[in-house]
Amino acid sequence: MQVRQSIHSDHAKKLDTTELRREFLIEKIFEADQYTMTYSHIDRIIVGGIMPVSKSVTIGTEVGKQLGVSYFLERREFGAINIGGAGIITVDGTRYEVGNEEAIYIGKGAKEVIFNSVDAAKPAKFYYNCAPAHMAYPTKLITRADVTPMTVGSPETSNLRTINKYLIPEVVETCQLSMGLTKLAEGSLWNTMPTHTHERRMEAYFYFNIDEENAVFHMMGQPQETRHILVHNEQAVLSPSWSIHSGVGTKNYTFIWGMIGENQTYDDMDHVKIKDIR
Ligand SMILES: O=C(O)C(=O)C[C@H](O)C(=O)CO
Ligand SMILES: [Zn+2]
Repeated sequence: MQVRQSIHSDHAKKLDTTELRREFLIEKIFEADQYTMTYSHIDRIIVGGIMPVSKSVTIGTEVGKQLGVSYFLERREFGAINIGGAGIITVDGTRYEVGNEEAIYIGKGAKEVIFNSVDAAKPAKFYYNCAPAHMAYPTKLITRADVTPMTVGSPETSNLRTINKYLIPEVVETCQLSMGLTKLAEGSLWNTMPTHTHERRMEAYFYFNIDEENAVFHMMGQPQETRHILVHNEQAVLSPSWSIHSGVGTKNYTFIWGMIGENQTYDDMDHVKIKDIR
C-alpha cells in the first residue's frame, strides 16, 4: 500500500513537475495477478486496480492490519468498474459476472472478495475506489442497462462526451462513494471544460483507452493557479477539493471519475468560467 498525505493548496502551487507527479499521479494501476493500492489522506480514499490473469486475486488480511481492522472492508465500501475482459467477483460466496464496462458496488462488511478473469488472454481489469463507510448497503452489480448516459459538450468546442453515471443514488445506495465513466467522442479532446471545483467532495480521475502515441494533459490546481500533469494510459490522478480537474488529450480517450465527501449530489459543483481561469 502506498500512502499519500493531504496537501495544502499553498504548498501545491510551489511544486515542480516531479513533485506534482509524486503527490497527485498514480502511475501504475494494473499489475498482472495483483492488486495495487494507494491510500490517500484526502478523505481517506483508496484507489487502485485489480487484474487477475492466471490466478484469482484477493485483498487479504494484511490490508486489514494496515487499516487497523481485521479485514479490508470491515469499515469500508468498494466500487469497481471493469475496463478489461469478462470477470467474476465472488463476494462472501455469491458470484457476480462483471463484463466490460460493468461495475460492482460492495457494501461494508463483505469479508471475502475474490477476483477472477474468465479468459487469461483477455484479463478483467477492475479499477476501484474505496471509502470509509458507516452503513452496510447491499452489494450490487451495475450493468450498462442501469446507467443513464448524459451527452454534453459539442464538436465545435472539442468537448463532446458522454457521462455514464454508475454509482449514483438513483442507481445504487452507497454511504458516500460516487463513480462513473466518461467517453470523449472521436475528435473531441477536452473533458470537464468549462471546469469546476467542489469544495465538498474530492475526486479521482483514471484515464484509459490512450495508445502509446498519445497522452492527456490533466489540469489541476486552484482555478487561478493552474498546473498540468502529463498522464499516460491507465494512470490516475488525485484531485483535492480545492482543485479543478479537467484534461485535454492529444486524441480522444475515456476516463473513470470517483468522488467521496459531504454529499452525493453530482451537480453540486462550483463552476469556473473559462475567462476566469489562470
Ligand atoms: O467530462 C466531464 O465533465 C466529467 O466527467 C466530469 C466529472 O464527472 C466530474 O468532475 C464530476 O464532478
Ligand atoms: Zn468534479
